[in-house]
Amino acid sequence: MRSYLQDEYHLSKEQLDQFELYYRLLIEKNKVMNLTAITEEQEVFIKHFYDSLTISRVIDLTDTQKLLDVGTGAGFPGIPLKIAFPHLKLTLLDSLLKRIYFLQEVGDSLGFKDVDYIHGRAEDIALLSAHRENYDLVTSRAVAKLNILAEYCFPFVRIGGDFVAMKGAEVEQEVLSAKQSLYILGRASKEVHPLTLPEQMGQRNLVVMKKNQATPKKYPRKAGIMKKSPL
Ligand SMILES: C[S@@+](CC[C@H](N)C(=O)[O-])C[C@H]1O[C@@H](n2cnc3c(N)ncnc32)[C@H](O)[C@@H]1O
Repeated sequence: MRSYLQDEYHLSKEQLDQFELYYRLLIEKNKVMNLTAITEEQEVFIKHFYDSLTISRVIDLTDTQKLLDVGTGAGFPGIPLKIAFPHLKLTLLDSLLKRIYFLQEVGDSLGFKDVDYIHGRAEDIALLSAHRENYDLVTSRAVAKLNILAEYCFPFVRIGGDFVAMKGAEVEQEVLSAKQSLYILGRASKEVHPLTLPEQMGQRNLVVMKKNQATPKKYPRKAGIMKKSPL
Protein backbone atom coordinates (compact mmCIF):
# COMPACT_ATOMS: atom_id res chain seq x y z
CA MET A 1 0.00 0.00 0.00
CA ARG A 2 2.78 2.34 0.92
CA SER A 3 4.84 1.82 -2.26
CA TYR A 4 2.99 4.18 -4.60
CA LEU A 5 3.20 7.03 -2.12
CA GLN A 6 6.80 6.24 -1.24
CA ASP A 7 8.05 5.85 -4.83
CA GLU A 8 6.39 8.92 -6.23
CA TYR A 9 6.34 11.36 -3.34
CA HIS A 10 9.48 10.29 -1.42
CA LEU A 11 7.86 10.19 2.00
CA SER A 12 9.65 9.29 5.23
CA LYS A 13 8.68 6.29 7.37
CA GLU A 14 6.97 8.68 9.82
CA GLN A 15 4.87 10.19 7.04
CA LEU A 16 3.87 6.74 5.75
CA ASP A 17 2.91 5.78 9.31
CA GLN A 18 0.73 8.90 9.45
CA PHE A 19 -1.06 7.79 6.28
CA GLU A 20 -1.68 4.37 7.83
CA LEU A 21 -3.06 5.89 11.01
CA TYR A 22 -5.26 8.23 8.96
CA TYR A 23 -6.57 5.19 7.05
CA ARG A 24 -7.44 3.39 10.30
CA LEU A 25 -9.20 6.45 11.77
CA LEU A 26 -11.15 6.94 8.55
CA ILE A 27 -12.34 3.34 8.38
CA GLU A 28 -13.22 3.24 12.07
CA LYS A 29 -15.26 6.45 11.99
CA ASN A 30 -16.85 5.48 8.67
CA LYS A 31 -18.72 2.74 10.56
CA VAL A 32 -20.73 5.35 12.43
CA MET A 33 -20.83 8.27 9.99
CA ASN A 34 -20.72 8.76 6.26
CA LEU A 35 -17.17 9.74 5.30
CA THR A 36 -16.21 7.65 2.27
CA ALA A 37 -17.78 5.14 -0.08
CA ILE A 38 -14.30 3.71 -0.74
CA THR A 39 -12.97 1.57 2.11
CA GLU A 40 -10.69 -1.10 0.61
CA GLU A 41 -7.14 -0.21 1.61
CA GLN A 42 -5.44 -0.09 -1.80
CA GLU A 43 -8.33 1.94 -3.23
CA VAL A 44 -8.20 4.45 -0.38
CA PHE A 45 -4.45 4.82 -0.77
CA ILE A 46 -4.73 5.44 -4.50
CA LYS A 47 -8.11 7.19 -4.97
CA HIS A 48 -7.88 9.38 -1.89
CA PHE A 49 -4.25 9.69 -0.70
CA TYR A 50 -2.26 9.40 -3.94
CA ASP A 51 -4.88 11.43 -5.82
CA SER A 52 -4.71 14.24 -3.24
CA LEU A 53 -0.92 14.43 -3.56
CA THR A 54 -1.05 14.92 -7.35
CA ILE A 55 -1.52 18.62 -6.62
CA SER A 56 2.19 18.73 -5.80
CA ARG A 57 2.92 17.96 -9.47
CA VAL A 58 1.33 21.18 -10.66
CA ILE A 59 1.99 23.58 -7.75
CA ASP A 60 5.32 24.13 -5.99
CA LEU A 61 4.15 23.35 -2.47
CA THR A 62 7.57 23.93 -0.94
CA ASP A 63 6.97 27.56 -1.87
CA THR A 64 3.36 27.63 -0.60
CA GLN A 65 2.44 28.73 2.93
CA LYS A 66 -1.30 29.11 3.38
CA LEU A 67 -3.56 26.42 1.96
CA LEU A 68 -7.36 26.33 2.22
CA ASP A 69 -9.31 23.17 1.30
CA VAL A 70 -12.95 24.01 0.53
CA GLY A 71 -15.54 21.25 1.13
CA THR A 72 -12.82 19.00 2.49
CA GLY A 73 -15.21 16.25 3.70
CA ALA A 74 -13.07 13.50 5.22
CA GLY A 75 -10.00 15.65 4.55
CA PHE A 76 -9.25 15.40 0.82
CA PRO A 77 -6.99 16.74 -0.47
CA GLY A 78 -6.02 18.85 2.58
CA ILE A 79 -4.89 16.19 5.05
CA PRO A 80 -2.67 14.16 2.68
CA LEU A 81 -1.03 17.43 1.56
CA LYS A 82 -0.36 18.41 5.19
CA ILE A 83 1.21 14.99 5.89
CA ALA A 84 3.48 15.27 2.86
CA PHE A 85 4.25 19.00 3.33
CA PRO A 86 4.12 19.58 7.10
CA HIS A 87 5.21 23.22 6.83
CA LEU A 88 1.83 24.16 5.27
CA LYS A 89 -0.55 26.34 7.28
CA LEU A 90 -3.68 24.40 6.49
CA THR A 91 -7.31 25.50 6.82
CA LEU A 92 -10.01 22.86 6.40
CA LEU A 93 -13.51 24.15 5.62
CA ASP A 94 -16.70 22.13 5.50
CA SER A 95 -20.40 22.84 5.98
CA LEU A 96 -20.97 19.62 7.94
CA LEU A 97 -20.06 19.91 11.63
CA LYS A 98 -19.66 16.16 12.22
CA ARG A 99 -16.95 16.05 9.56
CA ILE A 100 -15.13 18.98 11.16
CA TYR A 101 -15.10 17.10 14.51
CA PHE A 102 -13.67 14.05 12.77
CA LEU A 103 -10.96 16.16 11.12
CA GLN A 104 -9.98 17.64 14.48
CA GLU A 105 -9.58 14.11 15.85
CA VAL A 106 -7.38 13.20 12.89
CA GLY A 107 -5.27 16.35 13.25
CA ASP A 108 -4.76 15.72 16.98
CA SER A 109 -3.92 12.04 16.43
CA LEU A 110 -1.38 12.87 13.71
CA GLY A 111 0.20 15.61 15.82
CA PHE A 112 -0.50 18.39 13.33
CA LYS A 113 0.48 21.96 14.06
CA ASP A 114 -0.82 25.01 12.17
CA VAL A 115 -4.21 23.62 11.19
CA ASP A 116 -7.50 25.55 11.46
CA TYR A 117 -10.86 23.83 11.21
CA ILE A 118 -13.81 25.89 10.04
CA HIS A 119 -17.42 24.83 10.09
CA GLY A 120 -19.42 26.91 7.61
CA ARG A 121 -20.44 27.43 4.05
CA ALA A 122 -17.75 28.68 1.68
CA GLU A 123 -20.02 31.43 0.35
CA ASP A 124 -20.48 32.83 3.89
CA ILE A 125 -16.89 32.44 5.10
CA ALA A 126 -15.57 34.07 1.91
CA LEU A 127 -17.27 37.33 2.94
CA LEU A 128 -15.20 37.59 6.14
CA SER A 129 -12.21 39.89 5.84
CA ALA A 130 -9.96 37.49 7.80
CA HIS A 131 -10.30 34.96 5.00
CA ARG A 132 -10.77 37.09 1.93
CA GLU A 133 -7.80 37.03 -0.46
CA ASN A 134 -5.80 35.43 2.33
CA TYR A 135 -4.58 32.12 0.86
CA ASP A 136 -1.70 31.24 -1.48
CA LEU A 137 -3.53 28.15 -2.63
CA VAL A 138 -7.17 27.04 -2.50
CA THR A 139 -8.09 23.46 -3.36
CA SER A 140 -11.41 21.71 -3.82
CA ARG A 141 -12.39 18.18 -4.85
CA ALA A 142 -15.86 16.86 -5.64
CA VAL A 143 -17.82 19.84 -4.29
CA ALA A 144 -19.56 21.60 -7.21
CA LYS A 145 -19.39 22.38 -10.92
CA LEU A 146 -16.47 24.60 -11.82
CA ASN A 147 -18.44 27.80 -12.53
CA ILE A 148 -20.08 27.61 -9.08
CA LEU A 149 -16.93 26.38 -7.37
CA ALA A 150 -14.99 29.31 -8.80
CA GLU A 151 -17.42 31.67 -7.11
CA TYR A 152 -16.96 29.85 -3.78
CA CYS A 153 -13.18 29.67 -4.02
CA PHE A 154 -11.73 32.68 -5.87
CA PRO A 155 -12.59 35.21 -3.14
CA PHE A 156 -10.23 33.31 -0.78
CA VAL A 157 -7.23 33.36 -3.13
CA ARG A 158 -4.67 36.16 -2.81
CA ILE A 159 -3.80 38.02 -6.00
CA GLY A 160 -1.06 35.96 -7.65
CA GLY A 161 -2.20 32.80 -5.84
CA ASP A 162 -3.81 29.70 -7.29
CA PHE A 163 -7.06 27.77 -7.13
CA VAL A 164 -6.83 24.09 -8.07
CA ALA A 165 -10.05 22.19 -8.79
CA MET A 166 -9.64 18.40 -8.78
CA LYS A 167 -11.88 16.93 -11.44
CA GLY A 168 -12.69 13.57 -13.01
CA ALA A 169 -12.06 12.41 -16.56
CA GLU A 170 -14.68 14.59 -18.25
CA VAL A 171 -13.86 18.22 -17.69
CA GLU A 172 -13.91 19.98 -21.05
CA GLN A 173 -17.52 21.17 -20.96
CA GLU A 174 -17.24 22.31 -17.34
CA VAL A 175 -14.13 24.35 -18.11
CA LEU A 176 -15.84 25.91 -21.09
CA SER A 177 -18.88 26.87 -18.99
CA ALA A 178 -16.63 28.47 -16.36
CA LYS A 179 -14.74 30.70 -18.80
CA GLN A 180 -16.70 33.86 -18.03
CA SER A 181 -16.64 33.17 -14.26
CA LEU A 182 -12.85 32.91 -14.25
CA TYR A 183 -12.58 36.23 -16.05
CA ILE A 184 -15.01 38.07 -13.77
CA LEU A 185 -13.78 36.56 -10.51
CA GLY A 186 -10.06 37.18 -10.97
CA ARG A 187 -9.01 37.69 -14.59
CA ALA A 188 -7.73 34.19 -14.05
CA SER A 189 -5.50 32.22 -16.38
CA LYS A 190 -6.11 28.49 -16.53
CA GLU A 191 -4.30 25.22 -17.32
CA VAL A 192 -5.78 21.72 -17.38
CA HIS A 193 -3.44 18.85 -16.40
CA PRO A 194 -4.71 15.33 -17.14
CA LEU A 195 -3.35 12.44 -15.08
CA THR A 196 -3.84 8.71 -14.64
CA LEU A 197 -4.10 7.00 -11.27
CA PRO A 198 -2.05 3.79 -10.75
CA GLU A 199 -3.62 0.32 -11.06
CA GLN A 200 -6.05 1.59 -13.69
CA MET A 201 -8.00 3.42 -11.03
CA GLY A 202 -9.06 6.14 -13.41
CA GLN A 203 -8.37 9.39 -15.18
CA ARG A 204 -8.35 12.73 -13.41
CA ASN A 205 -7.85 16.36 -14.36
CA LEU A 206 -6.35 19.13 -12.30
CA VAL A 207 -7.65 22.55 -13.31
CA VAL A 208 -5.08 25.11 -12.16
CA MET A 209 -6.25 28.72 -12.15
CA LYS A 210 -4.08 31.71 -11.28
CA LYS A 211 -5.79 34.79 -9.89
CA ASN A 212 -4.53 38.00 -11.47
CA GLN A 213 -6.96 40.56 -10.11
CA ALA A 214 -9.07 41.07 -6.95
CA THR A 215 -12.50 39.42 -6.88
CA PRO A 216 -15.29 42.06 -7.01
CA LYS A 217 -16.87 42.51 -3.57
CA LYS A 218 -20.32 41.34 -4.65
CA TYR A 219 -19.01 37.77 -5.08
CA PRO A 220 -19.81 35.20 -3.87
CA ARG A 221 -23.53 35.76 -4.12
CA LYS A 222 -25.93 33.86 -1.88
CA ALA A 223 -25.98 30.09 -2.26
CA GLY A 224 -29.56 29.86 -3.50
CA ILE A 225 -28.98 32.43 -6.22
CA MET A 226 -25.77 30.74 -7.25
CA LYS A 227 -27.44 27.39 -7.73
CA LYS A 228 -30.11 28.90 -9.99
CA SER A 229 -28.02 31.25 -12.08
CA PRO A 230 -24.31 30.64 -12.20
CA LEU A 231 -22.34 33.39 -13.86
C1 LIG B 1 -18.64 14.97 -2.03
S1 LIG B 1 -17.91 15.64 -0.60
C2 LIG B 1 -16.21 15.73 -1.11
C3 LIG B 1 -15.28 15.74 0.05
C4 LIG B 1 -13.80 15.74 -0.27
N1 LIG B 1 -13.38 17.02 -0.84
C5 LIG B 1 -13.42 14.59 -1.17
O1 LIG B 1 -13.01 14.82 -2.30
O2 LIG B 1 -13.55 13.44 -0.74
C6 LIG B 1 -18.39 17.36 -0.63
C7 LIG B 1 -18.14 18.06 0.67
O3 LIG B 1 -18.34 19.45 0.47
C8 LIG B 1 -19.06 19.97 1.56
N2 LIG B 1 -19.74 21.17 1.03
C9 LIG B 1 -20.71 21.21 0.07
N3 LIG B 1 -21.07 22.48 -0.18
C10 LIG B 1 -20.29 23.27 0.62
C11 LIG B 1 -20.20 24.68 0.81
N4 LIG B 1 -20.96 25.52 0.14
N5 LIG B 1 -19.30 25.13 1.72
C12 LIG B 1 -18.53 24.28 2.42
N6 LIG B 1 -18.58 22.94 2.29
C13 LIG B 1 -19.45 22.44 1.39
C14 LIG B 1 -19.97 18.85 2.02
O4 LIG B 1 -20.36 18.96 3.38
C15 LIG B 1 -19.08 17.62 1.78
O5 LIG B 1 -18.31 17.28 2.92
